[in-house]
Amino acid sequence: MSTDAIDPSAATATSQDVLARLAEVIAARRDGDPDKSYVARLFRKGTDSMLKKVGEEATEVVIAAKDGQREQIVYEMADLWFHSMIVLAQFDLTPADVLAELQRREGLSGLQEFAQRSPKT
Ligand SMILES: N=c1c2ncn([C@@H]3O[C@H](COP(=O)(O)OP(=O)(O)OP(=O)(O)O)[C@@H](O)[C@H]3O)c2ncn1[C@@H]1O[C@H](COP(=O)(O)O)[C@@H](O)[C@H]1O
Repeated sequence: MSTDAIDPSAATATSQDVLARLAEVIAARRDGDPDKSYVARLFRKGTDSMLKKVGEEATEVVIAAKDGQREQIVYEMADLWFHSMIVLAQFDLTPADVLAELQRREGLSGLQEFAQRSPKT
């Protein structure tokens, strides 16, 4: 995958569909041939390998951001989202579940929510 350019116009109203389509591809490949599919290979390796990849990709996002490399941040974040979606699928969850949770939080201040669940003693 190239890191040459970031094209903001590529992010359209169908961006959400990209996640849904990728989730479908992951579901279709998870029981496939590990020699032909990276997704199948990860499912064959199991949860610990998936979680290791998420940790690695998160670290790569941190390094890219510390260096202020905007294109690299996008590239590494895409890796992180992809591997996070593998973990979701492992637990029979979908991006729609995460988006629903984000939607539930809309309009609720993070500080207000934190105060509600962490009363000062
Ligand atoms: N979006 C992705 C995607 N993002 C990253 N990767 C792969 O994730 C792997 C890990 O990336 P790294 O750069 O961390 O790997 P590495 O450092 O080179 O190697 P390791 O340290 O992991 O050994 C690479 O092989 C990437 O190609 C992806 N592999 C697949 N997809 C999607 O999944 C679909 C199905 O893929 P297959 O299952 O391979 O057909 C594809 O069509 C894509 O849409």
